[in-house]
Amino acid sequence: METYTSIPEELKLTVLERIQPTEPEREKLLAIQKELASQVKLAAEKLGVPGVLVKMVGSAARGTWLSGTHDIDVFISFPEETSRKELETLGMAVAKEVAKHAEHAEDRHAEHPYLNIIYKGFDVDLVPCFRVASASHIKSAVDRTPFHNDFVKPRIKGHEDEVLLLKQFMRGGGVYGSELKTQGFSGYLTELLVISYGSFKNTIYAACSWKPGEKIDIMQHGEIDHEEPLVVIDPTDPRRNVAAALSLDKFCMFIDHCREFLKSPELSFFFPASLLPLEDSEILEKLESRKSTQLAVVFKTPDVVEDVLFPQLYKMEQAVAALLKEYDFTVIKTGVWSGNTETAVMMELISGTLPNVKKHIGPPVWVKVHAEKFKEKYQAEDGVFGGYIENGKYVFEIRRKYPTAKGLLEDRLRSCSLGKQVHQSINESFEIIEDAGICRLKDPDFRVFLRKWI
Ligand SMILES: Nc1ccn([C@@H]2O[C@H](COP(=O)(O)OP(=O)(O)OP(=O)(O)O)[C@@H](O)[C@H]2O)c(=O)n1
Ligand SMILES: [Mg+2]
Repeated sequence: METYTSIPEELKLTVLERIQPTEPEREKLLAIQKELASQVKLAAEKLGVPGVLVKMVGSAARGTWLSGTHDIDVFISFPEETSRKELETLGMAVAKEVAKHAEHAEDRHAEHPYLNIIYKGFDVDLVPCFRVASASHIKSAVDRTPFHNDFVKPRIKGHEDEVLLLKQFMRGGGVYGSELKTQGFSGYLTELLVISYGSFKNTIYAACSWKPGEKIDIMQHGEIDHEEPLVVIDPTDPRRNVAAALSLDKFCMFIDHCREFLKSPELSFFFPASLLPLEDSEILEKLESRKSTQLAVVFKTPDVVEDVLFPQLYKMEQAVAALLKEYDFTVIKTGVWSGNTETAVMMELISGTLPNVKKHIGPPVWVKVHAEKFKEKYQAEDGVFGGYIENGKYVFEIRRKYPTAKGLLEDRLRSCSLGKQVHQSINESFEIIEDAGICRLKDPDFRVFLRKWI
């Protein structure tokens, strides 16, 4: 058994002081939730929509929100027999009626449409859903959420602080958030970990020994096949893995964060010092010392939500790496950064240039027909440097088509398999910048990204 330092009570208190919602904050949030609930009821009455019930869900309804975050999830539920079409039209009509009292409203789309509004400074999701009998009978993915609430709320009562600590600790480790950009831990998952292990501390201790394939099945629903690194069977729906969105790297980053924290439990694991943007001179110095090649494909940020954009960027990252590899470039790593106006897919290569000569190995000389054809073809080719026999095979030193990675990308990037909006943006225009050229990107957020990159 490995021994770890214990977590000082004082440290937990210091963290909690900063993340626990204050009493006035709680009262305000509660008041706004009540107000929204009556707005929904009034709207339904006004529009003559029967059978509508309102339910507050998410961390705001469970007392597990981090102080300062202002989001409220309002579920507007309709009887199960409502048709999907009706749910969408009536649900959105009710939501839009409520939005008349809001500062701002925006249509959003998950599996079906919902409305995001800013109401008295709070970020509110108004989500229409079906009122089904159980979470295993859902008609739409969001129908589970009210069941999550019913499961978590009574079990987390009195342990809310443990959830707050864990959420903040995950934030500090860069692993909190189940959006496709982060692929980390969701709020609900954090709550289930605390319910399962009993506390923040126990979760940290347990995670130090996690391995991919770790299973947590609070209600003992029994074995169900899931491939993901962490499998947390949803207590309200045995078919679902609550940790399905968690990537292997975020799973491992969390394990690492826990182990390091227990070696020296400090505040910085919850609140890491913010990284300063790199200055031009620092960039140049680092590039000089690395002696690799930096390439950035820069293009206009497509106007889509992050959950649509990031999967496309991750796909592009893969496609670009495969293309470079196919043409003999050695990729050290790839990454993506996206800002409000510009997006960059980054690559670090061992070298961005290759010699003009490329060794092309043909068939063994004794495979007569193939060998003769091969020889004829390459002998006649323009720019061939020479030919010889090596290990019984014809070898020709031919001219490399793309001696620079930049040239390769300029020529071939558009024909890579890319997601729709990224492809559109790339087709409009893109730029490839190299090495010191990345100093052209001034966005402070990019400069912070660079600090980890180089
Ligand atoms: N990938 C997701 C996202 C959300 N939900 C459900 O929708 C609720 C609200 O989602 P969200 O606001 O993202 O999470 P919170 O639990 O409220 O956590 P946070 O404190 O980060 O807002 C969650 O509690 C959960 O029941 C879910 O099941 N799966
Ligand atoms: Mg929330």
